[in-house]
Amino acid sequence: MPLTVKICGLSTPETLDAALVAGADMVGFVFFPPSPRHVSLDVAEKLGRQVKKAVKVALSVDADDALLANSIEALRPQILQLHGKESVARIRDIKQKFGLPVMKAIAVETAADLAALPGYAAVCDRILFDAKAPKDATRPGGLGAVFDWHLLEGLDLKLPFMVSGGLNEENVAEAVRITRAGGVDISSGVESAPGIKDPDMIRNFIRAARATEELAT
Ligand SMILES: O=C(O)c1ccccc1N[C@@H]1O[C@H](COP(=O)(O)O)[C@@H](O)[C@H]1O
Repeated sequence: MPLTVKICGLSTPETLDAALVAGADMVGFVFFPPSPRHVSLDVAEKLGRQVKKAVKVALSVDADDALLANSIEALRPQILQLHGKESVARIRDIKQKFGLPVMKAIAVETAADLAALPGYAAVCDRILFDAKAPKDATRPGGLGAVFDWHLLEGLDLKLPFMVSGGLNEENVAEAVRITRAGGVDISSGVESAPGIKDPDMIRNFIRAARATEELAT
């Protein structure tokens, strides 16, 4: 089965081009000022116009309506990635107001973190499982932290789901093998420093992810 490969936190035309040419299915743009990958509305608009076929993902963290509206107007994304503590009710509200599909990030550290899943699955279009950030972290994701993929083993989820958190070209096959995820999402693992994407690492990751495709559900 084809694997959905998402490269997140793109912020320059060159690295976006590397991801697109290498065949990324989704490209993510971060609208969260504390992140080293944050893009201004102006940059988002320019990068957004560069994307023809791939799905554009607007990532935000507990964003208010104004930030969502501005980022949507600038980027014209096909899907919203909500990476904060957005409640099920807030997601319903966002979907109704903005008319876009939602991928909700679920922060995973223990099995207890999956308890909220049925509520989110009822309203979201996709789920993204990411490692839970430490309490003192400046952002809830994009930290290169891995979670225990075995927690997702045997997961019976009717929605498409992706895995992220500390992925790289070396561990992506193992992550897909254990979780049977239909997609993978990466940011830090294709960077030479926080926020600095490396075109070679992007290409190598996409190649490694594609090599796992026969494992994906
Ligand atoms: O990339 C960021 O800076 C970011 C900021 C706030 C929330 C999420 C963020 N990124 C997402 O985090 C995961 C894991 O990234 P990594 O590969 O471990 O660095 C990924 O889904 C990114 O989309």
